[in-house]
Amino acid sequence: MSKGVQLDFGLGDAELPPMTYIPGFLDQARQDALWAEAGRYPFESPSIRVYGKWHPIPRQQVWFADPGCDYVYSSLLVKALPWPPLAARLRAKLERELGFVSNGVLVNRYRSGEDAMGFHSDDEPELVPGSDIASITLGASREFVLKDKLTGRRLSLVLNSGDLLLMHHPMQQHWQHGLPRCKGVGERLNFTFRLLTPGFHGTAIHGTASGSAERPAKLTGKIDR
Ligand SMILES: O=C(O)CCC(=O)C(=O)O
Ligand SMILES: [Fe+2]
Repeated sequence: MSKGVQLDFGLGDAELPPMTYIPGFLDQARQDALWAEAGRYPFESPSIRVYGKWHPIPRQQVWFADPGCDYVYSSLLVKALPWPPLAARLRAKLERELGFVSNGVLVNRYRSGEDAMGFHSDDEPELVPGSDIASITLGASREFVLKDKLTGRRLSLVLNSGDLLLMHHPMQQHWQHGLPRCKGVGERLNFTFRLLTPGFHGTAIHGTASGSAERPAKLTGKIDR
């Protein structure tokens, strides 16, 4: 089983976000195979409304999950698509080796350093309360920045290809995270495995009805990620 690496930000344990960092969790062969599979994923850049104007999100994404695990993310209702084989194998590896249980994975594709993700917490109501999130990176190395919600203090670490970062409960309550723009870097993929309450948004039907639909108006316009 892989071991976590102690992150040293020069802070006491009590001040650190609850995370486990496992560099090199995926070997090169697994990274290459997953990268090739992701070349066939139906990525989309849905538009979200920010202060009344529509903008495509500055990256691409796709959501694979068990039936009934639709997800409202970045103010969009994203239907669960069936798991591709290697993404499913990675989910099983997380469960087998770390006891980490999930029923969906959000894959983000950052085409270049111009693509990014704004500060946010992954605290949507359909996530099972108290559950953790497992993040796996492929491709370009990028800075992952954490911001303490109370003090605004920032910490950052570089996530490299093959790395695993477990974000433990209650990290999302106290910290935001984001991926700033970064000039001159190549493509990066990030897989975040999550545990949702099945049926939270009604019954999902797998099939051609994939992609995104706008979520109810009261939640649009506040989210810049
Ligand atoms: O790309 C990353 O490393 C972060 C992704 C993320 O925060 C998310 O999908 O919620
Ligand atoms: Fe996130």
